[in-house]
Amino acid sequence: MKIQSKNIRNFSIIAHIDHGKSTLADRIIEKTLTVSKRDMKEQLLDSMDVEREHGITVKSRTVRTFYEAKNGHKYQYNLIDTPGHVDFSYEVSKSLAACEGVLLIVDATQGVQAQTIANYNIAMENELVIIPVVNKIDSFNANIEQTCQQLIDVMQFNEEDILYISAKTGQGVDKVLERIHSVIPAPTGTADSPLKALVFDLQYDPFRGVIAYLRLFEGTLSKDKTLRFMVTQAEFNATELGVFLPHMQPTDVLRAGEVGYVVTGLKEVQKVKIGDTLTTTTDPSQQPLPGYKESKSMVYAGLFPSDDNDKDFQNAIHRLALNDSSFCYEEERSEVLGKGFRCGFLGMLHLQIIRERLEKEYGLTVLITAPNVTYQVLTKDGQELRINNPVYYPTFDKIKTVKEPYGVVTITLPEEHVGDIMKLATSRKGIFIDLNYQVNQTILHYEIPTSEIAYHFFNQLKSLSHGYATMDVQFMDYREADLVKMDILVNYVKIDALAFILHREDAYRVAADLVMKLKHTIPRKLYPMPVQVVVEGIVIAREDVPPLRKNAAVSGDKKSISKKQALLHRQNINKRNMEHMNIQLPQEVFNSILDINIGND
Ligand SMILES: Nc1nc2c(ncn2[C@@H]2O[C@H](COP(=O)(O)OP(=O)(O)OP(=O)(O)O)[C@@H](O)[C@H]2O)c(=O)[nH]1
Repeated sequence: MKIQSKNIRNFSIIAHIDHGKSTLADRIIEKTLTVSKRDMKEQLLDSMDVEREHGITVKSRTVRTFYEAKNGHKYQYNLIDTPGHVDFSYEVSKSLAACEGVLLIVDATQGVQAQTIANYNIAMENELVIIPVVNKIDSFNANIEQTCQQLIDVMQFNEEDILYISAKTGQGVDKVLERIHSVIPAPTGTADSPLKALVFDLQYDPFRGVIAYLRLFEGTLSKDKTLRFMVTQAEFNATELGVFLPHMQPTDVLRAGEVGYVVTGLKEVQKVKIGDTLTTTTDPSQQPLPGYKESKSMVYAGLFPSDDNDKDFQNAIHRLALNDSSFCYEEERSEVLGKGFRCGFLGMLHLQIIRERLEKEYGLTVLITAPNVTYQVLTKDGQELRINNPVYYPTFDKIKTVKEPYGVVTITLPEEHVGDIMKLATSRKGIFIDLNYQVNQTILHYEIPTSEIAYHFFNQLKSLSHGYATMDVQFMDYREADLVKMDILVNYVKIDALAFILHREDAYRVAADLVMKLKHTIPRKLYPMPVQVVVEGIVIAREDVPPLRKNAAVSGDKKSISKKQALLHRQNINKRNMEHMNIQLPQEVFNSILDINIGND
């Protein structure tokens, strides 16, 4: 069905986590009869296994729907459902570059939260029309007036512009559908200009190669023309074009203003990049679109295959990175774990989701080392190093200064928990910026080292506030800090994959805690194995992993010397130094580092 571009509307649904984006997308799909009643299921767009299991959106999804408005016109609505969790905000910014407007959803039972403000700011930066929508008005706990007042006070909306809905029952959703075409502008651009299409997402299909998700800003896309990605210069002839209904539906042509996909047939994933511009070779566009800012990884960790399927592991990492441009990687080699990748993530949930995707979508089991942030090290001989792997951290005698990243943390919470949360932020070396009271909601700002946020900060925030506090982090700058590298020795052998960096003042406490944990997680051998923590050449903590069975060497039994020697021989005790690389490091060992309480709270 051909719809004139003046009747197209491209918009995203944005909100804090769990405020009802996917449920509203379901209602819109239902009301526009995009999917038959038989095929309709809850959170239809959250189709990945990890999304259904965690009940969260990880990837943005696009759907083309058609809406017959009260004014008698028929509109094409291209809707993008986005994730709400702070770790996936890069997905939100990518989606917004493909839209002219957004629906900003706020849950009336919770009010304005940290991600509501963060997403509102992203929409403002993209100069989009924002429709404020208060959701869950059917709920017993809904506080509609208060939520409305927060929208007015915190984001300066006009009271008369705010819509009230229940995405669950469908109440008020008709008004949202009407508001979309009346306030969100139609896309600009003309179908007869040279093609200019933004690649806002990518997916890999083992049979069809790379599939690019596009928003056409100018021109027309059809199968008969050779196409080119303007940044990577890769050329191809499309094997299929189509739109999302929400399943992929082939079409013959896509025009300026529309959202759709192109099957490239390209098998080398390096030839395609999210944020690139697609054009034709015969009548190319002169300038590519601005694309996206690179995402900034907050935490890094080593990922290693837990068996020998190197090739599968490598392919899986490449394909996952194609689909998730905020996940970055480079090859790494560990003495103990062999070949793997050093990977960057936007946060701890992102790390967990990547691990689960590798397991579920690619059938791989993965070993993940303890995460760390990037440090800027200035050496005494004047070198400036960026260290995202503790293995490459210079020895202390070579270091002049070290800087660590800081973030501005926005926390929203009810007034009664302010004391506890301020204590938590201070214990994580947080520097207080300000505190604002808004209609029954407190907004706190702190500057905190990102290494302190990575380790359990979010969970502790949730538990101290009984689930009410929410947070958002924006990277700020690098600042000098007194940091040390902790080397961990098992049976006198330094285990590179276990090293990590922390504040000097926390070193003794963390080391004592860590050796106790490692004592119980490192698989036992026939002989006792010392576990030591070394900082700047000094052993600051030690525990012994007990032997598997009675140890002849230390046993006080009154056995004859020859019997003792025989036992010693069987237990290979004198061989133990040669065996040093045979130490097994199951995931629990790395989890011991992850589980320790880095902050003193
Ligand atoms: N009572 C009530 N519950 C709702 C309403 N809308 C959504 N919910 C419930 O709120 C929860 C979260 O809804 P989702 O639609 O998954 O929220 P989301 O914003 O897409 O979540 P993320 O994508 O993970 O950020 C689900 O249990 C929904 O059933 C509503 O209008 N009323």
